[in-house]
Amino acid sequence: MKKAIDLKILDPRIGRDFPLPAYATPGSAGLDLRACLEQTLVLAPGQTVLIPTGIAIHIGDANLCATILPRSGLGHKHGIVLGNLVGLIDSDYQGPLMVSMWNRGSDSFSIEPGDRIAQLVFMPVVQAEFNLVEGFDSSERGEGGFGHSGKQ
Ligand SMILES: O=c1ccn([C@H]2C[C@H](O)[C@@H](COP(=O)(O)OP(=O)(O)OP(=O)(O)O)O2)c(=O)[nH]1
Ligand SMILES: [Mg+2]
Repeated sequence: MKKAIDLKILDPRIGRDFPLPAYATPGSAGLDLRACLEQTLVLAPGQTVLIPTGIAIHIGDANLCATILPRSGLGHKHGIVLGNLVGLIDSDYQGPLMVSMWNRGSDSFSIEPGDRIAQLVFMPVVQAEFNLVEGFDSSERGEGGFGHSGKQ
């Protein structure tokens, strides 16, 4: 499914020096976000820094959100993940898209201006209207959870 989303360029390097976020292949789910830094940033082990992406989006549809997810290569090979683990972009948010980068590894990691640091994935949202009840219809699982079914 395709959907037009309003996007504002906040940093003039986006679309000039660094490409606009784009799907790398026809089947891509994520659009890579770039670090709009003024200079190289060295992320020390354990450090978390909020990095601007140079863009703002306004989704404007309550049945849609965007998530910011780590790039698997950065996370697996370098321990560079997100300080909030996953970023959630509300449909009414109009501010700058920011990425919280956390170095959970044991080596320093350098991020250059324009580096692709995380990915943006749009997702459908269902807003719940709660129906207050005294009890639930029975289900196979019932209240079992948190590993109650074992490992095998
Ligand atoms: O990685 C992220 C996560 C969030 N946001 C923006 C968009 C989102 O709509 C807004 C608020 O995020 P969230 O609700 O997760 O944070 P909060 O701590 O609950 O802040 P608020 O009180 O503003 O809702 O911040 C980002 O730019 N990057
Ligand atoms: Mg919130």
